[in-house]
Amino acid sequence: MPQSPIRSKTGFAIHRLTPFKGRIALLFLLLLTGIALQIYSPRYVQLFIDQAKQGSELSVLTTSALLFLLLTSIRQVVTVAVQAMTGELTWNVTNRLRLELAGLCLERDSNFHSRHTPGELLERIDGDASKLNNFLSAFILKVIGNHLLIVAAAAAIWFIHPVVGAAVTGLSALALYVLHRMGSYGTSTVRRYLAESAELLGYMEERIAGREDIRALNATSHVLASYYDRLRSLYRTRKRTGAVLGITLNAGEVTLAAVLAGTLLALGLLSLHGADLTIGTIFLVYYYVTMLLVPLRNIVAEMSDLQQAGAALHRVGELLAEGRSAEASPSSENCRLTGEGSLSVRFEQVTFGYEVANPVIRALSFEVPAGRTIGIVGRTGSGKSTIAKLLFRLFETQQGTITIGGDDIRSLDQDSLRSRIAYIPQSTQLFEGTLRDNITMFDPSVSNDELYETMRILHMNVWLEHFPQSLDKLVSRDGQNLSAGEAQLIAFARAFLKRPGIVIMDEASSRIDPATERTIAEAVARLMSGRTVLVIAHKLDTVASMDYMLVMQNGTAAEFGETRQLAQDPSSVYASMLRKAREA
Ligand SMILES: Nc1ncnc2c1ncn2[C@@H]1O[C@H](COP(=O)(O)OP(=O)(O)OP(=O)(O)O)[C@@H](O)[C@H]1O
Repeated sequence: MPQSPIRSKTGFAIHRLTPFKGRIALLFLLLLTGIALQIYSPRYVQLFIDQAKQGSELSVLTTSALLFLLLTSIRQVVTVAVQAMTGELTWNVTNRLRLELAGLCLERDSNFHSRHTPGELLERIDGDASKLNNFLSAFILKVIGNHLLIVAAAAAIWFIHPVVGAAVTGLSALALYVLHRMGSYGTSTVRRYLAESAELLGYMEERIAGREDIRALNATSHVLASYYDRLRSLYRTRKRTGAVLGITLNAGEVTLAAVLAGTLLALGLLSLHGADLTIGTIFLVYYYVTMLLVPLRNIVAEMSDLQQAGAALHRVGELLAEGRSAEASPSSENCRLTGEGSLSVRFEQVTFGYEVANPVIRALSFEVPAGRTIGIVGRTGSGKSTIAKLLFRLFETQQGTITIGGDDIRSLDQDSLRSRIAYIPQSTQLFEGTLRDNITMFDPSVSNDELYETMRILHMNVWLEHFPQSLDKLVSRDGQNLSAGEAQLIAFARAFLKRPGIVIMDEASSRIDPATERTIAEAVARLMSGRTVLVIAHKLDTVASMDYMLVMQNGTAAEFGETRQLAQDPSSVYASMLRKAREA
């Protein structure tokens, strides 16, 4: 059975608000003070009316009126304070949630990211968190505040006249029940709408990122046509959502009208039967009934926000749960890799597929002792880069074991594993920031001296002289103002700074021109020196000097052995590849 958007989210709100106990206690004190003032102040109006009817002196009447004004003014101040405190509290809570979601998105493996586009994740981190911000403010100010006010107003009426109180309480309870039930039906429709709109964002984000290829392939019109289809579908969902919201609000309004009519009827009947009610008392009951209608109407008005927040909360919950299930893999053992030396690498009967049913690595075994080098060659799509991704634990193996330094990588703390491996991919991702930020990956603890020394070793100081701002040169988003080769140089510098135990170079020099490649050859040699190195390459001469050679074929090791021995054995696959390369 669907749950009310208010009731089902109470647990979430309480969990998120717990760290702010002190501020919440103060907020509640203020909230209760405001409600007490709101309930108590009209008694002076009742007093005023009854005193006036009895012909009391002007000074008595003035005192009642002034006391009413004083209490009302204090209540206004309290209301402003409650609103300000609620705003600050909800921003604190939702910013924490944003951080949690952003951290989760940055940490999750590529499987997670193949299920969610960056656009969709952005919508979830920011869009859904903003809706939750609205929800939490609404929860405190409107839901808790209004429910408390309803209870207080109903209790005040009970106190004045139990029969009217009973009628008002019964009708209010009915109104609240109807509102909560209607809200629960709206949430699932809104959830569908939010999911579709996040998908649409993801679709366009991907197309804008690939705009150059789309233009080059003359595919702009297809992309726009598909975008239009998706917009139409979103519009249809929006219309359905609108209809559900409309029905919800109308049901709310009808229930409110019933509350008012029922109360007035009860008062009329009581007057007819000669109940002992003064004009002041009738005014007071009428005042409380109208006061009770305000929070009920507020709840109706907030229903749309609550439905959106309910849907957003459901989606955030799904994302957090997805993150938690990934964390629950054997990695949580948290054994740290220590020391600075090089580390051995061993694959033992490893099988892996991006889709489980379709393995791209099959029963692969090879071993590289610490401080030695291996070349990994093979045709396009044979699984070379996947080996690097598995070693780095961007994906989990389905069978077999990968050990580094003798430890199963699944038993290692991910941070320490990744801090000991430097991976230089085929293309380097750059970020908006300075050259320094891009080399240090925004780590302010790296000193200028260390950076300049790295640049000198890599012979990047000559390249750096082209920029008057030196390391403060601004890199634009995605590194658009740098060439692919320059981006690759930055990747080498990043690897140097890491002082890794294992270096993986995946076609690392493929984007550097031969002259630059020669210039940094010595630096690359220094990076490799004393470290375990895996070099993935298409060109055989790139890996000819490696100690070991792994020839990949359709996800399996067609051959693995010492490079020199394989080169000298005319029957080996590697020797035949060398012959073909020479003939070509
Ligand atoms: N993220 C991914 N999701 C699904 N399939 C993938 C993914 N990455 C690679 N593949 C598939 O896995 C297989 C091996 O890919 P891999 O990138 O390891 O090959 P490779 O030998 O490095 O190729 P290349 O020499 O072209 O870089 C290919 O069939 C590829 O289509």
